[in-house]
Formats: sequence, structure tokens, C-alpha cells
Amino acid sequence: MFGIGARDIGIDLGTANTLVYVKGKGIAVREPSVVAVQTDTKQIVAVGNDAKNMIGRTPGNVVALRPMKDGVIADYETTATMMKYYMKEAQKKGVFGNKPYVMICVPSGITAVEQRAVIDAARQAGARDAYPIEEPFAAAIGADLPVWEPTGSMVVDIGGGTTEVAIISLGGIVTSQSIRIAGDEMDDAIIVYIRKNYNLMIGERTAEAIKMEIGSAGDTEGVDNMEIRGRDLLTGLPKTIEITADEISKALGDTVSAIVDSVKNTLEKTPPELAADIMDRGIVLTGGGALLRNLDKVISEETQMPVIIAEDPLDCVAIGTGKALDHIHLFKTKSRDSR
Ligand SMILES: Nc1ncnc2c1ncn2[C@@H]1O[C@H](COP(=O)(O)OP(=O)(O)OP(=O)(O)O)[C@@H](O)[C@H]1O
Repeated sequence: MFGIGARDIGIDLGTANTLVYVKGKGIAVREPSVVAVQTDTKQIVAVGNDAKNMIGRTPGNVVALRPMKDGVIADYETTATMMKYYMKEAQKKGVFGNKPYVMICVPSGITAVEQRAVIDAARQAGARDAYPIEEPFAAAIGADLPVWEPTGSMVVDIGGGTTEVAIISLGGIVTSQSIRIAGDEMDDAIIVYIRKNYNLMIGERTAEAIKMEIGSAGDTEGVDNMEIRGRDLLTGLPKTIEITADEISKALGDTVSAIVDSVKNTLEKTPPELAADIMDRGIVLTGGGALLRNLDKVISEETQMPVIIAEDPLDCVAIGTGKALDHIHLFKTKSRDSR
């Protein structure tokens, strides 16, 4: 009676953003994975965009937390509450019915206990049942790669907390690597560069804005300078400076190299037949980090392989969780086997 319905949902519980995908409807919720909490009572005062706007701007008794910083669940209780909140938001919009099946993509660094806890939280939030899916696998499905066929596909998902590199064939991950270096690390590198070179303290949100506006993995030709504001560490007063794209490219150098190395390491471990398939199809980049200017070119130069940025890289994982619902029987078997 309760088969797989048109209103089952997929959740991309990302370290930077959480997306809820409703089967037959598309993406229903897209918000930052941020929660603002009252420090004394532990009460949640805001979630998502409202909470993100509070980062670095809260009074003493409120903290804006990213409960999944660095690709792992740093704060389980808050993560579970946040996920429930987003499921309720989607439900409020009337986009899914009672008791949907839920496919959840969790950061790959997550432990079995944490995974269990997230699944339980989804059940508590009203899921009939919930199944975990590995992030690069979901990204590959979302990027329309032929994951179920006996041919090699390679996906590099560059998110906020982690970069996941995986070779996929016949519905499984053949080889993969996950490093805790991605978008957040790029923001931190910009903060450190500006502090060291200009004695100027800038916040996470400013660093992210700089990365998105003028950041580049390589060539910076045609990219304008940018005016940025922060606090002068010598005088303690607010100050505006102008920085060039070349400087930011230099600041991002180590992070970009780490991502490229991880791609190369994974390629080295790839069986030759699959490597040949990937050579034909190209390496596919997903996740918000795929949008860093010229990152595709740099990876292509370094690996001598074609590199393609997926359509809607920020949505691939969520779309993949949604599409994976069509194959939920496979995930049910897997989850039963691991119990
Ligand atoms: N245009 C852009 N240029 C560079 N980076 C970008 C751009 N747009 C988004 N990003 C970065 O992408 C990251 C978020 O990507 P995404 O939403 O795929 O991560 P996530 O799935 O939440 O994280 P994870 O995969 O680590 O769990 C952030 O670090 C953000 O700053």
C-alpha cells in the first residue's frame, strides 16, 4: 500500500548548504547549514539564511553555528534540529505528503554512529524510513553520469568542508578519496593572506565574497580589483583596502594544489579500463567549489584529461539524492545488510 511515492524526498545535508529535493517537484528548500543558538538556554533563535546573516554579528548571548563545519558533524543535536526544520519547511509548502521515504546525503567523514543518528532524526521528523547515500555517488547521479553502467565515470565534488573524488562504475564506488580541503579552506586562506599582508582582519563572509567575486585558480586576466573592508589590527579601526585578483589567486594556491593532488592520486589508483573511459568522458566537477574561476582549466592542464563543470554544480548532490529514490530498493538492501 505504501509504495515509493511521487512525493518522497532527498536531502543534501551539506556542510555549507542544505537542500531538500522533492520527487516530481524539484528543489523545495535551499538554505545555508547555519543555526543561531542562545548560549545560555541553548534555544535556537534562527536557522538558514537568517542565521547566516548573523555570523560574526551576534551579541554575546547568541552564537551562529555551522554544525557541520569541516565535513563532519561537529554538533549532532543542532544538525538533527536543523534537518527537521528544513523538512518541516518543505512540508509547510505542501510539497510532500505524510511519511515520505527520505534519501539523505551525509558528509563522507561521518561515523556510523552519527549516520545512524541522522537517520533517526529524519524518522523523528516524519520520514517513513531514511537511507544514507554517499556524497560523490549522489553528485555523479545528479550530474547525469552513467553510474549504473559498466563504464568508468569520475566525479570531483568540491563543497564547503570536503572535496570528494570518486571513480564510479556499475552502481558502486571503485576508488575514492575525501580530503577536508574545499571552499571553507579557501576562505580561511584569504583571511590569513589579508591579515599577514595588510594587518587587516576580515570575517568569513567577506572572505567568501572575495573568493566568489575575484578568486581564481590560475589566470586572472580581465578580473577587476576589489575594495574590501575590515578592522585594522594596528589601530583597531575599520579600514578599506583594494586587493587584486592576482593576490587572491596566490592566497588560494595551496588549496588548489591540494585539490589537484587529490584528483591525481585517485587517477593513479584507477584500473586502466576505467581510466580509458574517463579519458573519453572527462572528469566532471560538481559542488560550489567547481565554480571557482579557472579551476577546471588547472585540473585539465595538470591531469591532461578533459574536465567538465556539471550543469548546476551546487544542486547536483540534491538532484542525485532525488534521482536515487528511483533505485531505493538497492539502498534498502544495503542498509539492511549493514544492520
Ligand atoms: N562562484 C563561486 N566561486 C567559488 N566558490 C563558490 C562559488 N559559489 C559557491 N562557492 C563555494 O561552494 C561551497 C559550497 O558548496 P556546496 O553547497 O556544494 O557545499 P556543501 O555540499 O554544503 O558542502 P560539503 O560537500 O562539504 O558537505 C562554499 O564554500 C561556497 O563558498
